[in-house]
Amino acid sequence: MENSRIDRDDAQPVTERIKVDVCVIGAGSGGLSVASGAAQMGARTVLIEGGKMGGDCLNYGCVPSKALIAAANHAHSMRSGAPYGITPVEPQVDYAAAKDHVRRVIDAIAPHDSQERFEGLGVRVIRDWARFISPTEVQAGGTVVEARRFVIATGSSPLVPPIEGIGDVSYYTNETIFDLRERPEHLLIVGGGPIGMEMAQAHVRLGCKVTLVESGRVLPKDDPELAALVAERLKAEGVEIVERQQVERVSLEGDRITLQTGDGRFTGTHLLLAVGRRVNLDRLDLGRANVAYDKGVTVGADLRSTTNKRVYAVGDAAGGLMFTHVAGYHGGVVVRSILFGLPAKAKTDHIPWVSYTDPELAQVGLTEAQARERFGERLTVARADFGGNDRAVAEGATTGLVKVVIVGGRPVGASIVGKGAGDLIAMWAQAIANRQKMRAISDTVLPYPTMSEINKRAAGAYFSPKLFDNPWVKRVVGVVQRVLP
Ligand SMILES: Cc1cc2nc3c(=O)[nH]c(=O)nc-3n(C[C@H](O)[C@H](O)[C@H](O)COP(=O)(O)OP(=O)(O)OC[C@H]3O[C@@H](n4cnc5c(N)ncnc54)[C@H](O)[C@@H]3O)c2cc1C
Ligand SMILES: NC(=O)c1ccc[n+]([C@@H]2O[C@H](COP(=O)([O-])OP(=O)(O)OC[C@H]3O[C@@H](n4cnc5c(N)ncnc54)[C@H](O)[C@@H]3O)[C@@H](O)[C@H]2O)c1
Repeated sequence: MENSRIDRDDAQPVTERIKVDVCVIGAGSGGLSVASGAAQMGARTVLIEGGKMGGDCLNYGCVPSKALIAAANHAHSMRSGAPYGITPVEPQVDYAAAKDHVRRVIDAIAPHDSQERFEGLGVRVIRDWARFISPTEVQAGGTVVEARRFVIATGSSPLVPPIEGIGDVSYYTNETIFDLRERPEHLLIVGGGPIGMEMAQAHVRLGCKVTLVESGRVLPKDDPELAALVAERLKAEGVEIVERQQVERVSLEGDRITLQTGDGRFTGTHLLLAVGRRVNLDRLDLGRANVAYDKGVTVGADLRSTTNKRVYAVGDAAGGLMFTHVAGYHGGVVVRSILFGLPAKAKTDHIPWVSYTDPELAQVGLTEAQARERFGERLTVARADFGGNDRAVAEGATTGLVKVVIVGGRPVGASIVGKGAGDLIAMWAQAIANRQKMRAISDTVLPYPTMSEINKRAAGAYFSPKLFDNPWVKRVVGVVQRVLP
């Protein structure tokens, strides 16, 4: 398999040999975290990047997608003012200008990830593709880097599934959709994960017809009850969502693209593939370094290769959760281990994620189903509806739910759907990361009227039956009231 946006270059003659403490391969979220931490703490650090500085998040992922979503949300708010007494208007969407906004956002953030900034931090940056030539050496262009430790931070690329006919149609992925400047009349999306769902809503709000085909259920990694609310909203806005149908064939008829599933045919003008990722390992010649890999580099909880202890993997390349904040978290774990020789392990049970649809969908820790499987009867579920929150009522944002799963008085997972879910999940992420009890949430005084009070209401829902339905509490209160003056 080869990376889709680049061609392998042939081995070049060696013109330079250098020896460093840390060699980081890949300047995306994970690699940049390691390189900046290592260099600023005094390690001789080399950072090798074959593509664009900043990796997927900045150039083809989080940043452009959130910028496009922001443009789409403006269009949506112009159409949806009626309940607030604001006359709805159909916005004139200039799709190319929305893409200019996306470009400006990338350009504004790019200096933070730039070669110049990292060189300023003391990192030697090499702009070429890296491959191992031995267990202790990497070559990039004409430079051979010998390092005490290597960090593979090469990220992932869009998976192009072997669907019949896919080679005969032109399709977009996250690497190309943000450069498309003509507004698709009818966008077909294969895949209902976060990329598919975020892009579906953004495009319908920008005035495109959108059909999304998903082989299972949409947002399959999230709580189904909450994911269903997101799907409902997208459908209400006009996205045609087709679930439990696998795309088996793609064909081109004139300028129309047709997706064929077992049960139907769906025709549109443009096609976006959003069916998952594959890790970028092909260029690395891992066999030469004795580094085992499968879906990612095979690592232990310490993010160290199980077969070559000089080598670590972070971010998407480690083959687990694929998020920018996970890549950054991995970076911190690896820096501790490499620079201070401290035992450091990456955990996953406190990692949050958010799909930036409207309503947003956020998760940290276990979903209800996962918690039930693990803890059975020991599990308590506490819920709070957005409809019971005064601020949500004022904002007209009453569609939403906080669901917390609790074991032994501590939250082990929280799922939130609704306006601002991505920010609301922070309280639960903090509680779970620090093994706090539900009291930590219920005892916190929060400003009125804020959406964050919904979290407190969920904590209240956990304690209420214990207080109000408990005959002992009633008895104690009765006795105290009789004896108090
Ligand atoms: C459309 C989209 C939206 C997303 N939105 C979000 C979001 O909102 N929030 C979130 O947390 N996550 C989001 N993600 C996921 C996030 O982008 C990734 O998890 C994150 O970028 C992973 O960082 P990384 O450092 O592991 O890899 P990357 O950012 O992919 O960086 C890897 C770098 O390594 C380079 N490279 C590869 N091979 C070599 C080699 N042999 N030699 C030299 N360089 C090499 C690549 O060119 C690349 O620059 C999104 C992803 C996509 C696709
Ligand atoms: N907001 C965020 O944090 C965010 C946003 C976008 C992406 N990401 C990251 O990027 C990763 C990749 O996103 P993604 O949405 O491409 O992948 P995904 O793996 O999360 O979802 C892909 C979906 O495509 C479906 N699918 C696969 N083959 C199919 C076929 N032939 N026909 C129909 N459906 C098919 C799968 O069932 C799955 O639901 C995410 O898992 C996440 O880690 C994060």
